[in-house]
Amino acid sequence: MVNIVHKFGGSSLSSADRYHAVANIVLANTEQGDCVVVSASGKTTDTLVKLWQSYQQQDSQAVSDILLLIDNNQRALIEQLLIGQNKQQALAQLKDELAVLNELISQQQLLEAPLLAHGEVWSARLLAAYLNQLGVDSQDVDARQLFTLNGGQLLHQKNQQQCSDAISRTHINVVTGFIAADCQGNTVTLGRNGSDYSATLLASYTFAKQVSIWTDTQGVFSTDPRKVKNAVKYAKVCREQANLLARLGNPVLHAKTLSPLKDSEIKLVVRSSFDCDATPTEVVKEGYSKAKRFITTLDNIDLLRVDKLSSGEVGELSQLIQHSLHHFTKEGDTYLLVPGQSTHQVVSHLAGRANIVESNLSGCAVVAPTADVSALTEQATALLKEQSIHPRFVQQDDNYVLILNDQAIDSDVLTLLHDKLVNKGQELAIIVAGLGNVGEVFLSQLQAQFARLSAQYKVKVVALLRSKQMLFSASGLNTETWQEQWHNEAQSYDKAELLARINELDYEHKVVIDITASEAFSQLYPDFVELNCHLISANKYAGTAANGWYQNLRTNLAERNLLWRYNTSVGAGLPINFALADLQNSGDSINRIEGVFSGTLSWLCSSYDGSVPFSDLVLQAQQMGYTEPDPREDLSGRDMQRKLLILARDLGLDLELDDIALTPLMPEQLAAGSWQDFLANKQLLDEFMTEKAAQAAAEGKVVRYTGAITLLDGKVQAQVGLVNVGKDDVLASLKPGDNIFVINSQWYTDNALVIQGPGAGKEVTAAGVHSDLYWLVNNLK
Ligand SMILES: NC(=O)C1=CN([C@@H]2O[C@H](COP(=O)(O)OP(=O)(O)OC[C@H]3O[C@@H](n4cnc5c(N)ncnc54)[C@H](O)[C@@H]3O)[C@@H](O)[C@H]2O)C=CC1
Ligand SMILES: N[C@@H](CC=O)C(=O)O
Repeated sequence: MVNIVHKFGGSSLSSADRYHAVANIVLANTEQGDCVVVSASGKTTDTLVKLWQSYQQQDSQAVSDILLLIDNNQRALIEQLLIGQNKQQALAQLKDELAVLNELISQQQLLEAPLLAHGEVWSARLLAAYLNQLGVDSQDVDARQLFTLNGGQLLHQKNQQQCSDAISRTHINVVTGFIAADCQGNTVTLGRNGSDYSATLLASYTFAKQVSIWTDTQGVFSTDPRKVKNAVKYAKVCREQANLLARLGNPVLHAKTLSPLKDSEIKLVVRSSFDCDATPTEVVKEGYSKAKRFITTLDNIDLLRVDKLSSGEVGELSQLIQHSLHHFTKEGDTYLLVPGQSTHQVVSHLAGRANIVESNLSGCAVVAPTADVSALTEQATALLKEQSIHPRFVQQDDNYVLILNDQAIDSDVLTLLHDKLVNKGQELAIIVAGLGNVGEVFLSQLQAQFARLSAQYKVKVVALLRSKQMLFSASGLNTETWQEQWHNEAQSYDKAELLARINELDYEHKVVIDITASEAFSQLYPDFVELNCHLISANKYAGTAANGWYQNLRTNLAERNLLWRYNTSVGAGLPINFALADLQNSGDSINRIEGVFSGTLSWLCSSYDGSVPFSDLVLQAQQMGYTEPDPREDLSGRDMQRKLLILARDLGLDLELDDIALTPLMPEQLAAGSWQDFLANKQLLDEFMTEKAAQAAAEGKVVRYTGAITLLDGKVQAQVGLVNVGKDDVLASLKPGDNIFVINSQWYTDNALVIQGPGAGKEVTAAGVHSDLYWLVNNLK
């Protein structure tokens, strides 16, 4: 059994460099016994078609010019790719074949199909030879030995046997696309896009697990990405929709290509040979992917009304004109959509049964889930009318609406339609990790946010995670009753299972919202990015990880157009990240940020007057949900150090955590050991604070915990620690729990820009996470 059948089109093999790229893909993605189906390289088939036309017109000058061009192109490829004996042998073989062609031309015995077959034969032979030269055991296989047709019908049993005989289990089989043989052994072709069809046929005859169509687009998009910048690439499309799209103008897959896969388990993926890392589109069986929204455009279309048209006849006509055809019934009449250039052929084939109802129409089709079609029909016709495009013919069916008119849909109108009809229907899956102080409030606030978020996308919470258990529902959880569901259905999970479940999610966008305080969870971010998840973090660990790891994460996010928001990791709900980004985007340069960046330390220092032991206040702060799970993360200054590093990196500085000097607000002995150990020795903390407060009081001052980063003459200085401030200092009268950010910049020199307000607390922090989510939803592409 073959594992995978790969198929490379002409553009993937258009130059020696492209052959190198294809060979690398083969090396990385194939096993012995796999098949690689190839088209003719670059424009070779077009050139061979021109040769055939010139031959028929008896234009001998054109014939010899074209032969020379073919000779030059093929030679150049051989010379750039092969060496030594291999090269000599390939050049000699090419010379012989061109001599035979010349001979056939001069004897007026040239035939079209065997002439066109040369393109694929040359590609297969060259790629196999090149792979052998690279040390990969490969053989080229002429598909005329594999596929036999009788009167245009494939002989399935015979073909299955021929494939089993000719496909080697110990080599990579490089197979010619597009061509087959009739029962007499004459060459026949499989028509336009025949190589894709060859690949799916071969997969069905060899019981392959997968067909990979490597092409010059990255997969199946919601609309033509060359015309609409924010066209969405879908990770999964079901076969029924792919088939409908093929008939309604989407050129990525043709109905014929999909036909051999009907009723099989074979997986079909469409991926880019120019960008192998891009996530492919998987075309899956019904029920394995939800229906999506698409818009296709059609040009130069004739609408025919046909008497008694059977589906079998539509297949024959498609074969005749080498184009996927769409037909439908409206008010008892059967209609056929035909490309203008083929109307004559179709009308004469139907011998008096076809009338042209409308000719030279353009338009669009919106393919969508059944439940959406009526509303989309109304919206689409209204939008087109606003653009002065008046529909001449509208056909609404269960899963699409076709709107035909006189004017072509240009890319501006298509972009408008796409924004209003496709983008609005997209879904965002939310994975919430961390259901502690902030996480629970986030979920309770979410209910009120749904309407606002849904103005852009359909938003669903699909997973809730605690450190050991998760609740996962791909179709969405009820966020009002999640506690009860958690109680009954939450299950233990591991990393592999979590990633596998996220990978299976069939949503246009996914976001992981990290409201844990877990370093281990933050280390999964690269895996989430790999699975095309956006990120929102209240957790500070990723933002303060080693700089190399952090920069890598940022690069990977950018490469995939993924967003990362972490507004609450500094200043809870205060808009500090927005302010810094805004200043920098407006051309300002920031040279100092100082202040108090810890809600816990602000509350502790401002509340402490000696009447209550300091350690009791720490426990109160913990109770109020201000502290980190282990409050020593706050007392050590580490939490504030992390916040300063996040700010520094937002200013574009490549700092590490330890580049920020730190003095803790607790004695060193308390740092080690468990939280219980800390509690057992808490009087050490009380003594420490009593002493610090007494020293400050002796100077007429109070104790505060502050941080600052200064950029001066290209040098950076950053520290967090204890300071004694005068009683009339703004920091002395800071409200307990408030943070303050004092920003000095080129524009805010004498009078600093000050942002002040609660820097911790579950409500404000959860609201800050919502602010990030709302921003994200409005900035998704
Ligand atoms: N509490 C506050 O005022 C603020 C908190 N933050 C940050 O928000 C995050 C959450 O804070 P809190 O809710 O106060 O903490 P918390 O300790 O109350 O809740 C953390 C939750 O994360 C879960 N968790 C831990 N490890 C996990 C893992 N590996 N996978 C999934 N879940 C895991 C825990 O089970 C717990 O439900 C922290 O990173 C904190 O620094 C940020 C700004 C303010
Ligand atoms: N423990 C932190 C919570 C917010 O990041 C703080 O007190 O500031």
